[in-house]
Amino acid sequence: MGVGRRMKKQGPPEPLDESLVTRKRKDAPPAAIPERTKRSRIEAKAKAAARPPPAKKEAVAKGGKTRINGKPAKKFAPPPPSDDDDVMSDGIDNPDVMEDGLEGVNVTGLDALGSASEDDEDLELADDFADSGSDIMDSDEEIKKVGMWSDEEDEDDVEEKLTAANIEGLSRKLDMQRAVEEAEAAAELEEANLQTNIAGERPKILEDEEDEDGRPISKLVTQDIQLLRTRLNDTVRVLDDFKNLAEIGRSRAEYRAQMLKDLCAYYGYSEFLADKLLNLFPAREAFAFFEANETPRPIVIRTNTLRTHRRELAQSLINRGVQLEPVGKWSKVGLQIFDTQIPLGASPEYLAGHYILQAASSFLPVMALAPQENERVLDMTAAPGGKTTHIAALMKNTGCIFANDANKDRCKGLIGNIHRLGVRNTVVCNYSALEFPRVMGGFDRVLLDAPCSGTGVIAKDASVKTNKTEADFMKLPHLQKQLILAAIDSVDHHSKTGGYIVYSTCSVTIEENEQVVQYALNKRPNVKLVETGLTFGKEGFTKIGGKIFHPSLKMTRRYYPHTYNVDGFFVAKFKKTGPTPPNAVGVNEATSTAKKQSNAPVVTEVFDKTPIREDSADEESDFGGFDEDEDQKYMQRAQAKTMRRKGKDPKSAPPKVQKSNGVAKEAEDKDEQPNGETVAKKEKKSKATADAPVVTEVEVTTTAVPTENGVEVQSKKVRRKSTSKKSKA
Ligand SMILES: C[S@@+](CC[C@H](N)C(=O)[O-])C[C@H]1O[C@@H](n2cnc3c(N)ncnc32)[C@H](O)[C@@H]1O
Repeated sequence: MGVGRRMKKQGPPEPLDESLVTRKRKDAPPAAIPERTKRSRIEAKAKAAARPPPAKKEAVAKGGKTRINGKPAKKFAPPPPSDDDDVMSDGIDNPDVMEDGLEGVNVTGLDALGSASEDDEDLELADDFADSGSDIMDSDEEIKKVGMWSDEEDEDDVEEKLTAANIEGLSRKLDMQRAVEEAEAAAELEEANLQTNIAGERPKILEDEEDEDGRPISKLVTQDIQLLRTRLNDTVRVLDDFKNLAEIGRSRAEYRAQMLKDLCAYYGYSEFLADKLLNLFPAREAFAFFEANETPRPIVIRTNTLRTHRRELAQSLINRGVQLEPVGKWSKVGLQIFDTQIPLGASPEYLAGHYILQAASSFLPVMALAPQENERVLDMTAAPGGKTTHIAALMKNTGCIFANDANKDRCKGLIGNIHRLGVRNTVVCNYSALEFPRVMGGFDRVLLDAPCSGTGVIAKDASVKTNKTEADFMKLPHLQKQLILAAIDSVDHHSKTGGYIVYSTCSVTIEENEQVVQYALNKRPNVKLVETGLTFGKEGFTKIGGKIFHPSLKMTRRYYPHTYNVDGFFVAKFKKTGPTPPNAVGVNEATSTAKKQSNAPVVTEVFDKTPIREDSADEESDFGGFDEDEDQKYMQRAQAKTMRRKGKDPKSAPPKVQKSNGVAKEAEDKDEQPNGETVAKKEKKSKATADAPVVTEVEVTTTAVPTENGVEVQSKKVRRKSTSKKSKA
């Protein structure tokens, strides 16, 4: 854990491929070896022979340092920002501007990786690789006769085919793998020693002193970082084996509370967020998650298959001194960068649009969406376009993509990427996604890569540790729930090839993921969850912390830094099975544009740009439902807590409570009339009941605005209308 994660492969853990190198292959055609390669190989061999095996102590020290300081064992330059900045906190409005090269990363060697992908380009790619006569190793070749490192290949033949960079890299890679293994073994030993030290004893972890809430208080100060870590280790062990290791008379809750305090002190989280994250995992896994957030994920580029092939790109970059390797079997277009002598955001290949800097996990929603050629696709929140341009590549520039983003400045970056990558099938629009499908509907597929809290990308943006409040976890899910209904209503359920919606976030919280998906299932009986088609990922929760979700939530996928060495991510895929019922929550009426255009019988589709209905007396689920009153309760409680924390009496506060949509409760209770008078809400409600069913709409332009510290949700405008259901029908 923590050791050289930038070096580790992403995706599902793979068996060590060292063995592949020594396997024999007979049918490999003799490859012409450039002189330089031969010389380099000899040099590399000499270097490898001269290089002493990594000293165990050094490896341990590296590992230890990583673990203690929460920093990578090696000193890395900061990674260049991804073009598909999901967090938005980096403020990369112009993704064309990239940082300079990386330093100090020292491993390379192209792996022989298998093939498995969702896109057709794979075969084409395999062909190109075979024909190119290039020396670069690629996963695609597993299915080719001339593939490298397969069973029958002669070792010499294999070596002949390696470029200088690959050979040297391979050698270093093996060293690195050995070092990592040794460091891990040492860490295990360290832990085993700890256990031996206290064999037969129950570790004394909890203090006797208690705070005003009766919780034990830690006497350790933050300078006691080593002790803090030891105690975290001990607490995790106790929670793992509570019966045997807990002090008599102590409860699980006490240990958990201690762990929470220690995690906050050790990693610098607000107690609120640490608690939320701790609740997601068993103690040991939570510790691993927090630890993984301290180390950066590998730098990854996505080959733009509209302009080049992965092998060609890899060869060009290797020639420029970049050390890289295919990202993993699960992707045919990703390259993991280990070291580079050139600025990845300004190389000729970058400027020519041959690749985009993109976190590996950002590939996943697009792979799940699986757009087909000639379809109409909507990317609702598209800037800066990492996913839009991936969609365009999978569609081979056919069909039509509408790439929308509410943030005009970010749209500039989106347009920049679209041009640089040679995308020609995309229209950029600048609406609040809540306006869809009024703007346009009838799409074959919709991607909603929702604005989120960024709890999956803490390694990229550590400010998330402290700047997210309870209010954020009210407002963001509220917006996400509105957006997901708009996404569903924008899809044509009659689509011959599609009818799919993919919802994704780079957050790991339940509120932003399972609860949003559950909400969509509750409010839209015309959708169901389907398999994402992704080959790895943990199942979404169906039950957690007293919340129960529909069993189909199992089909959603969760990604964590500690399990797959990728950014934390969530992906859900829906299939739309019928039109949205006119009486569904949060809808207006509209006519599907696609239906109109295709002369097909006009089916009335419903939509609403302001989907949360005030008087939604209909079924609110126990889980995931959006309930204004319930939210009010929580927000009141949160406000009281905050006041208590500030030493104020919550009862002394005026009854002004922030609504989850940003409207003060006070303001909500009175309604502005055209003549300037205000009408009390109660009065209005009774009028509504007496007359006819009234749909009270709240129009809120809620936007997630990228700030330096992450995403801030701003609710700018509130307008209220009352419309008789009859007149709507
Ligand atoms: C996670 S980022 C999207 C990243 C993008 N999909 C990519 O792959 O490059 C979320 C985006 O949602 C946009 N956004 C926030 N609220 C929005 C709204 N109401 N309508 C449309 N876009 C919105 C933000 O401006 C931001 O660019």
